[in-house]
Amino acid sequence: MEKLKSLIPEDLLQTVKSSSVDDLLSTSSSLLRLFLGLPQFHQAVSELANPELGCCGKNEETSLDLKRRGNHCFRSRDFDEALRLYSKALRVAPLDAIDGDKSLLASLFLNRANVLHNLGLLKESLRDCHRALRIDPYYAKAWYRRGKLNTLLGNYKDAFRDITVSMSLESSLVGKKQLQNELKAIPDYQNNQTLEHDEYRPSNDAGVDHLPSVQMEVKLRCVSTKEKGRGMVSECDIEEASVIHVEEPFSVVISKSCRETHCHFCLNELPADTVPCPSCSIPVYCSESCQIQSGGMLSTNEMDKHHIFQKLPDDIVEHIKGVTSADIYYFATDLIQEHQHECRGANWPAVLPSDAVLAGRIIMKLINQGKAATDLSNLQEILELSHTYSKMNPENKLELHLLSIVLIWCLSKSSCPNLSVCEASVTQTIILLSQIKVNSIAVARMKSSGDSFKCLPSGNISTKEPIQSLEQIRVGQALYKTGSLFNHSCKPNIHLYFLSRGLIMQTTEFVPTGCPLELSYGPEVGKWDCKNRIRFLEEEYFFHCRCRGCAQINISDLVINGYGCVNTNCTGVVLDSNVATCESEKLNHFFTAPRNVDQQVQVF
Ligand SMILES: C[S@@+](CC[C@H](N)C(=O)[O-])C[C@H]1O[C@@H](n2cnc3c(N)ncnc32)[C@H](O)[C@@H]1O
Repeated sequence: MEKLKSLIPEDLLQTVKSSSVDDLLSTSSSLLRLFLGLPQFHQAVSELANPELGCCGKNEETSLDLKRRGNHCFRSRDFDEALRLYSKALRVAPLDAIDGDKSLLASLFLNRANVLHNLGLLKESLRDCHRALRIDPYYAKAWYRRGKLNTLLGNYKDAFRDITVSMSLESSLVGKKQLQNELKAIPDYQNNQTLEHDEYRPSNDAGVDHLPSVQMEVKLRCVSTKEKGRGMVSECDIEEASVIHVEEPFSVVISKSCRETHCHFCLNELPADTVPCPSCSIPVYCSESCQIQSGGMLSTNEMDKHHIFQKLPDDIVEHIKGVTSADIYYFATDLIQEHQHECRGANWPAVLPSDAVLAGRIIMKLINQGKAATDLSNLQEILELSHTYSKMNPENKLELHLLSIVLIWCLSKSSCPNLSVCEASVTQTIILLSQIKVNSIAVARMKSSGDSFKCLPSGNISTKEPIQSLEQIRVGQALYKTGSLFNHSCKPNIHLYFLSRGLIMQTTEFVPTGCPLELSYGPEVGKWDCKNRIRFLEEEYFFHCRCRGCAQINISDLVINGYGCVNTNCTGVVLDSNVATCESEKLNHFFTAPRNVDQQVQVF
């Protein structure tokens, strides 16, 4: 971006930096005309948009090298390092690469299964055997490993069938004899009633939490006020700790710092047996289900094209189909795969900031749904989100212009040739980016995972646990369409937490009918003084706070930065002059503000 900034003449730079929302068509047009005529611009963006020049695609040579290094670590019993290397190799292995007479991917999954087995991670190891067999149903060693694992896990019926399949694929007599002995070593499975199904077959929603439901009696509506714009209010009395709103995101993107530790779809912590993206080397998922929901279907194997399994008993053939079929992951969904347009190996999704990647996902979702015009001219109408472009600082305005031009260019060149690169699409993207700034929500998780504690991005803990014992991380950024209608209060009466990607809002106190339902965007009375709360909200969200916490005198605002009196019997404090000024401004506003603010009711 710095390189692009340096190409802009000073007068245009100043016009862009001081632009209001009404100037955007003209500033976008001038910048676009300038950049499209500059070879430096074309060079910079082609490095971002061209998959041939990118480093996010698959690479067979790198994968083979990582596999060799993984094998070396495995032999020297450095299982942690072998696990890391095999997972890395899986990420860059092309779907169709062959190593010897086997699919590279299948052999990497089986090698990783061996490592996981040695690390005592049996379920994870079993899942990797499954993955190897889904790619190559004739992989005798994978059936054998699966049988061993099922024996250890007490799934004797499955273990018997796995080793029977392995034996049918084994050509040498010695090998068959050994497998026969393995079969004999499986405890008598026929008497075991609990082994009717394979307990560890992955399910559709592996890793994804189910959202709770909103209490039936809770009713909310959207109202509009002059001071805060739209906001949500209760239409009935709501008890403390009631779930008032649950929502799946319109779009989400993982934080850059969590790309190696959390699932790129559900944002939960990654297990040891990560699932790579089949077409590029960036995302990793906790399960096939998350991978498909994010990036689309996996390729399917052609089951028993050589009729090798024909002679086996029916129940064994059914077992083979059950294990190797990919049907379990395919389910009807109207979800638009939000990674699909990024999945071409081009660099831009890895390089651009999260805000821009999220904007790209929103644009592509609306285009794929057939809602957005190819010049994006109806974007604002569809999204109906508030924005504060005109209040942003000059540097932010310039940044949004550059990001929009680069994003529109990259999307049109790498995945959406219909998208027109013009002043209308750039203007709408600038507005979208400014909407994301004030309306997107940081998705947070407790660092230790387990999700036993939930919290706000600002650090408001939803359980009664002491704050100091918990550490939270921002795992993603999401846009929730209704969630973004909740205004801020420094004295909030609701808090939010997340299950996977889902947002849940809950009251923290009794809320009477007609009362605004407001959460904290960060600052709260008692934790920050009034001056700092106001400054934070102006800098981060570009509004002057008009909440109940800032409209009244709070003892904590007075004492939080005050000095105690030296006399231990005196409860008085000495105030900093800034605090005194802020409090007197607040008093002035309190006395001059109109008593009855008109509320316009909107249908929600
Ligand atoms: C996430 S949106 C909330 C919904 C918004 N009011 C609307 O009409 O779409 C955040 C914006 O609401 C307004 N807002 C939220 N809380 C506010 C508060 N306490 N005081 C003043 N404005 C507030 C600001 O304009 C802020 O940029």
